[in-house]
Amino acid sequence: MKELAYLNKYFWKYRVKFFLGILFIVFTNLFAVYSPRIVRFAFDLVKEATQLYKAGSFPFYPNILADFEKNWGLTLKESLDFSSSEAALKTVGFLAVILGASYFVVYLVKGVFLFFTRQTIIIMSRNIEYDLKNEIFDQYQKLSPAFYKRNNTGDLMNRISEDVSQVRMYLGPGVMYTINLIFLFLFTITFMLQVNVELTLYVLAPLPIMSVLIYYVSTIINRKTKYKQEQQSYLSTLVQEAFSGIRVLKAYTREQVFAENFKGECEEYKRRSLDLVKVDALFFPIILLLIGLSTIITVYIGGMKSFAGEVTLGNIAEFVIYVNMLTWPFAAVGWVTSLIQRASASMRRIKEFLNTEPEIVNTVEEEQEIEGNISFKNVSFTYPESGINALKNVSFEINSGEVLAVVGRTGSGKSTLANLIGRLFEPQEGSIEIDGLDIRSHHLFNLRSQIGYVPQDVFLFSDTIANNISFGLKYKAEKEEIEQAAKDAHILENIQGFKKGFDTILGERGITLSGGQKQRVSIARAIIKKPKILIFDDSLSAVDTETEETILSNLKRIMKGRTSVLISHRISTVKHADKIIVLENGSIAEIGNHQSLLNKNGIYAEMHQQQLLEGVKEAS
Ligand SMILES: Nc1ncnc2c1ncn2[C@@H]1O[C@H](COP(=O)(O)OP(=O)(O)OP(=O)(O)O)[C@@H](O)[C@H]1O
Repeated sequence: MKELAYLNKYFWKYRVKFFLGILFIVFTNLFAVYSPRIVRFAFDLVKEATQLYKAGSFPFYPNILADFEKNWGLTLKESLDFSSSEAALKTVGFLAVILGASYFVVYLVKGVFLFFTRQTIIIMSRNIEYDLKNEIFDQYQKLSPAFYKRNNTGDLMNRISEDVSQVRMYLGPGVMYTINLIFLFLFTITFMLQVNVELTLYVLAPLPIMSVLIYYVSTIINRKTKYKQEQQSYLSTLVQEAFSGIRVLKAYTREQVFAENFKGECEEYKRRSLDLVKVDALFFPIILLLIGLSTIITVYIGGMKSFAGEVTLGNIAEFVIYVNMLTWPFAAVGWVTSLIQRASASMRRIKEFLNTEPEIVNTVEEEQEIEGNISFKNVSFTYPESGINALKNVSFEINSGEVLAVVGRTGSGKSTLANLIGRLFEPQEGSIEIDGLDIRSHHLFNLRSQIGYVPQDVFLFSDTIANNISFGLKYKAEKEEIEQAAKDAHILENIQGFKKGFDTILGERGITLSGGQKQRVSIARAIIKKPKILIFDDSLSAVDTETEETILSNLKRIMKGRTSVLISHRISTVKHADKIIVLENGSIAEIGNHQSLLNKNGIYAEMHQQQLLEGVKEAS
């Protein structure tokens, strides 16, 4: 329950709906509790009128009507005719219709209030669900990439969907049924006690037992449902992987193995489902058994008391209805208790993420334009999860308008260096300065908005090509602007070749671009921003050298007066750079320009030689 206190701020936010909901619950139950009294009245009236009718002593006037008149200060006697047997029959029939109509009206009004209860409490719970999802999503967006490394996507998705749904069950049905039970119980008990204390106690005795039993059954059902859902998630993952990797699966002729594996897992799912069905089947019989028990007690004890003249026959009918009215709310106690337990566990999981402090935060108010001068001073960086020391004591400077190139073997720390410039990670040692100011003293989002980043593993959204290219812009891009970016990224012709051009949808339900096309759309996305710093993380690896030449010469024009960081394995990409860094195991092994590095005859010269030889081999 402690965990759920977090949600009180939302109850306060929607207090008007919440308090109106409580008011509607009160009215619903006030009307509900009067309906058994009408039945009692009808029973007792018919019984007395029948006795008098059989005795044949006309005219008569039933005592129950005289009492009713006295209690409500009415005078009905003149309008009700019991002077002859025909007249008595007609009058009793008329009264029965009136009582039936009153019963109907009471239920109608109760129904209207029930409708309003749901319109307030359930809507409140849906609003809170919406707010909570947004709160979690906002928090997710604040968390750094390191957090996403620590937690898998399935878990993140579960907390925002499955766990929030569990919490919603507490906010909606949980709260509604609890408040409903409190008022219904208070009203019903008051009415029942007025009739007969002893009978009330006997009749109510089985209900708490039912609550406890339902609680146990619900807990078992929840546990088994979770168990079944886990298997269902596993099956979904299995199917999803098989379809995503269908080409590999077919190429290695593993269809049969996969099918057998799937069958085995389906068997397990069936077993768990049937296991759940068995317990599920107990739920309603338990309720029915206990209602039956209470009804039998009502009729038996009520019958005895009726003989003794302590209660009327009408009271027995009245009590049977009370018992039925109380059954579901009492069953709900057990159900709601287990529901609250689940919601509490879910809330704990949600809070775990909500309370995670983002490692990288913005502490600066003022947004400023940057020039693009970058300086690394003895920067070292270790990935906390793996303990891999990816950068060691790295120092360099690059001025606005220059091109910095980073080369090195795979795993030498090139991408890590690129990520540090965008402040996606924070170095443990040393400092990074942009325009002479520590990177942490820049407005984080403003800084990132001035960086164009083309990551190594391109990611395109399931959206149109135009929207993918203009993704990073804060305004709606003009068509010409998007076309120019595509042209500069050397992808315009390809896009124009598609039937729907820039409106072509990419991704799962759209077309699949080739690796090189994807890279170039991603480049267009970065250059349309006209960034002050442009980072290419091995972004030309999937294009041929001719296309690479064109893109690089376009970049020269676009990036005039701005800073470019080119990460590559290819010497052809980096040879015109103003400064080239050669990384080796996270340290700078060589630094200089193309010519000076060739003169050094070190790693760079070796790479150059090797690539020249490969080029000659390919050409021959
Ligand atoms: N998110 C991460 N968590 C833990 N270790 C990482 C992470 N990213 C990279 N590493 C490790 O850090 C080291 C440097 O990786 P990095 O990606 O910077 O190399 P790279 O030079 O860009 O390699 P490549 O040329 O293959 O892209 C590698 O040993 C890698 O395994």
